[in-house]
Amino acid sequence: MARYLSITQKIYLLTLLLVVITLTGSVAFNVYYTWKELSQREYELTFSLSHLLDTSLPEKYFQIIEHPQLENAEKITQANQILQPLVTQLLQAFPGYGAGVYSRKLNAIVAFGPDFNPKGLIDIRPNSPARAVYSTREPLRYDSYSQTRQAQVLAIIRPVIRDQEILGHVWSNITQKSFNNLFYHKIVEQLPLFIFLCLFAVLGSRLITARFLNNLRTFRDRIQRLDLVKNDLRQFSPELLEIYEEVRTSYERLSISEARFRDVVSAFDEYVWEIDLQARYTYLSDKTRELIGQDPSLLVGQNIYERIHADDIYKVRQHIELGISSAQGFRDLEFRRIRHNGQLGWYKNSAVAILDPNTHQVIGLRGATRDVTTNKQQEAQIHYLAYHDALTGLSNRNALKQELQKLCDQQTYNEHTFSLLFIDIDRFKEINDNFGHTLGDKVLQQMAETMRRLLPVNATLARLGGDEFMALLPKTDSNIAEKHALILQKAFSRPLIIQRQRLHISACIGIALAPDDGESPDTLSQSVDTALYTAKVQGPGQIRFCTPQASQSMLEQIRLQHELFLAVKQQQFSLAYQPQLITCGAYQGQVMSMEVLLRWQHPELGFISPARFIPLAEETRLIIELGHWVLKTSCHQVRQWQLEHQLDNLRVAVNISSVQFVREDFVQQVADILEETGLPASCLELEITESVAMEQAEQVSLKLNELKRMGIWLALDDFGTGFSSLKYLKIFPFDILKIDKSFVDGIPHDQQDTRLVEAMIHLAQGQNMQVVAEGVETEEQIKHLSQGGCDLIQGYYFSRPLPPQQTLEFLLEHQLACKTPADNV
Ligand SMILES: Nc1nc2c(ncn2[C@@H]2O[C@@H]3COP(=O)(O)O[C@H]4[C@@H](O)[C@H](n5cnc6c(=O)[nH]c(N)nc65)O[C@@H]4COP(=O)(O)O[C@H]3[C@H]2O)c(=O)[nH]1
Repeated sequence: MARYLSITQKIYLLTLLLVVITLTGSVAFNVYYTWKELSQREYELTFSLSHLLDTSLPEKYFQIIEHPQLENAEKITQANQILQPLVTQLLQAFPGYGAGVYSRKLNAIVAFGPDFNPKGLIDIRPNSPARAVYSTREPLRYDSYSQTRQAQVLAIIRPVIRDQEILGHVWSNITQKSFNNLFYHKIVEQLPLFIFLCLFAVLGSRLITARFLNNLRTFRDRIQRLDLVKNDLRQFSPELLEIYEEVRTSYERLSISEARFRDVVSAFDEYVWEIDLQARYTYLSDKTRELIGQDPSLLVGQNIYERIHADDIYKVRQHIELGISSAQGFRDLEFRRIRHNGQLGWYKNSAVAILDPNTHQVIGLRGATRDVTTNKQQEAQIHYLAYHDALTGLSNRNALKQELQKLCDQQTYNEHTFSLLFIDIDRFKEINDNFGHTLGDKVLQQMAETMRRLLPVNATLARLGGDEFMALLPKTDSNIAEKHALILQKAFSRPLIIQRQRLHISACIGIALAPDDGESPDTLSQSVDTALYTAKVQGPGQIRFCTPQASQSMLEQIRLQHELFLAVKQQQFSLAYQPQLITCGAYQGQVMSMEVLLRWQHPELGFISPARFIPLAEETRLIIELGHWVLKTSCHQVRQWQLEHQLDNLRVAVNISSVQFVREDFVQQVADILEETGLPASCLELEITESVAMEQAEQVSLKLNELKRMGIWLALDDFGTGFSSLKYLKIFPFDILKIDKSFVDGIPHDQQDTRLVEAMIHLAQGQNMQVVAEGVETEEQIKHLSQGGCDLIQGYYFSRPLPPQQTLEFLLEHQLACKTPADNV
């Protein structure tokens, strides 16, 4: 219980106890002393009384006793008559006392009081202790039973000695009861004094205690203020001085340590807090104001869970409870807290348990909290960047991969299927290169927005890079997947108007379904690749599922790629030449030039069209080697014919792929070949498609100008099929414009094509360029083209591409026109 009392209560109780002990002691002592004093007084009185009685015994008494003639009985009667009044008188002066006279000679008590009874004149008992006085001759004191008073008495027995003879004895006594009464009255008389003393002691102790406590309080206050000087302490005590010195030293140490702690706390980016077992703040450092925008003193007493984001409360509660129960605290607990200004902040917390120094029980937690909002935002930003495409804001390849993996893992195929749509914009490269990357980006953004708007909300739409998009549609079968693809296709068919340009964009879509086309991300990706590939092969704006046939053609493609490598190694290629004839004028019908075309005769697969393998060769960059071979072989061949058959001005047109052209050493390669083969530059024509021209216009321009300076003819191939043919005519130094077969095909029945071709010829003439129409198959076409002013005709009508020997024969049959780039037709 003592543990539950305050120090003040303890001091009160102790003082009271001391008072009670003191009082009890003093009362006991007083009682004892009173009793002792009383018994001494009674002894003295009794002694005096017996002495008085002894000395008062008259001479006559002794005469009676010694009277020779008197009978003993008569002696007793007469002695009594003499002594009894004496005894009675004496006892009246000493109320409460008894006294008596015993004659030894008469062997009788001859007088006694206070209650004399004549019948009581009796012998003294043989065993009475009073008889002892005869042998000691001294007064005796004893406490015994009195024969005469029939009670317990305190008595003095005194021998009556006359002439050395012991004649008997006298006694005086007081009954025990009378003594007790006297004692009792004495005590009662002292009672007011006792009470007074008690009150005085209690009040005194109360005053002393109060003064002591007051001093203690003053001492404490002054210790707290540490403004005591040694002189002050004299009024307390040396012990207190010692305590004070210790306290002051400790306090100074504590102050230094606290200042250090405060400095550390304010130097770090954390605010420090303490909570009790009910998770209420008991302390918060000043930094709290800065980090959560609230006055720390207002937070003390508040529950830590207040203002924590609802989603995080459970986690925080778990950490705090476990931290307390395990006495281990916790580390790196992150939660969101609503700041005073209403904004949400992220905070990272670590805490240790606070132990009671005496019981070593956990009484709370002490922790530090750091504002990690910026880190979290950066993390979120990094996460966003890691999983989103910066241009369109759609998911990126990583995010799609994860989502695909998730769906594959969750898949219960009997219940759900999902589909993958692979969307690839047709001829996006041309748009991009033609109108610039800014517009290209806008196209991608608008297409992305269209898809995001049209696809279901649970779909994951990602941009994989470039113009490739992929959509993951959960819980869709083939019908639904196709429906979504058609919706997208329809939306794409509407022209896009960007930067005042009206663009007709289409996209191919490949579809793969899980689990039919694959059960893992890899197999599904392969399937949807195949589906898209099949769609692409079919032409722009196509939608295709992944079918066994599609897979087959993909496989074929892969095999072809392999075969192409072998073919280059084993030199399975040859060249064919297709003549270009003059349409009008003096040289009409004569060969002006020849386009060299690559031929691949596979030992098993037979003839493989360049339209099939050239894109593959470009993809694998084998075209660099192949193209070099074509250029060198054809230059060599033509130079041979020139020398052997005086075909001095025979010109050869070589197709140049963009992969070849962009190489830094391309111009040098051409120069080397010309030098090696001896073919004059004026007998070489390089056919370059728009796609070549579109790459880095400045460098292209530099290269073209250099080639042109060398005297090489430059032809813009497939004119009209791209987006910006016209622009290229203006900015690049082309000598020849080749009208694509797709326009020639329409002559003369398709009015639009016919007009377009006429316009192209007109345009080329305006630029002082030769015009070559390719793919000419009919006389009607020739008629129209020659009437329109087309300079050269190439096509089956005159000749298919021919192997070298037949080409030579054709050349020798048709007279060769002698022209140079300088004097154009
Ligand atoms: N139906 C029809 N076709 C006609 C007619 N006249 C010519 N052709 C075909 O049209 C193509 C003309 O070549 P291109 O436009 O440069 O188109 C070429 C060219 O872009 C590319 N190519 C061919 N050889 C090479 C080469 O050595 N290097 C590069 N980079 N590409 C080449 O392959 C494409 C296809 O070449 P080919 O299959 O040889 O097809 C040739 C030729 O055989 C006609 O009246 N009717």
